Amino acid sequence: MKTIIIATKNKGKVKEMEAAFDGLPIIVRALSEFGELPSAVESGQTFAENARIKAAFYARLTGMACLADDSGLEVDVLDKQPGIYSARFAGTHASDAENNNKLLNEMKKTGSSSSPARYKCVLAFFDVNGEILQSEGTCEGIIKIQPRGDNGFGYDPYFYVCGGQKSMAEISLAEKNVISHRGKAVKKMKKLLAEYLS
Ligand SMILES: O=P(O)(O)OP(=O)(O)OP(=O)(O)OC[C@H]1O[C@@H](n2cnc3c(O)ncnc32)[C@H](O)[C@@H]1O
Ligand SMILES: [Mg+2]
Repeated sequence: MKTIIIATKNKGKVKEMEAAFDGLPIIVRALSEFGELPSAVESGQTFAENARIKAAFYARLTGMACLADDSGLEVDVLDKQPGIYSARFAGTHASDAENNNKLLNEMKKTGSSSSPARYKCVLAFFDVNGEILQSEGTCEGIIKIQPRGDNGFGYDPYFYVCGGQKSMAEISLAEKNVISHRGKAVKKMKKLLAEYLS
């Protein structure tokens, strides 16, 4: 059995990924088990760069194989913002509520009450021997300025799927994992890890 750390400080991501590798010869551990660790500096220009930076950073800190996620929201009427800055849209340590307020204000400035948008996710696995595996996923949707639902995290109450019928915060965790950017990236990563560990 190989131990892999889900190397994220985002509890929402942990919840979505903790059962993802069931069936593989893997023991999944959370970064929070290692106490208060410093945060990786997300200095990359792409989701992929930042995912690799985080995976390598936490693998070095813990001495164990790490799987990191870098993800975000691209809104077409906002010229694909907030993108890689999704977690810090309203400032360095912004909360989900502050980022959502900023999203609403920026949408209002454009005069649009909705816009095509997508979530993107890149997963990077970094083993202590230097092996890197990477996968990605995209989920198309619509940003609407009326929030709905309490599930999920981040921008989910404003991100509508199912042809605009339901927000990502109105569907269950299991349903989100089937259609989400992260769910798709996880499915691909599971295949890569199965091959790598065979
Ligand atoms: O870097 P780590 O520690 O993994 O945690 P983080 O929250 O800072 O993660 P990112 O740097 O990858 O920023 C991603 C942001 O994009 C948004 N986001 C990503 N996936 C999302 C999802 O499934 N639902 C809602 N918002 C999401 C949300 O605001 C996240 O904070
Ligand atoms: Mg981050």
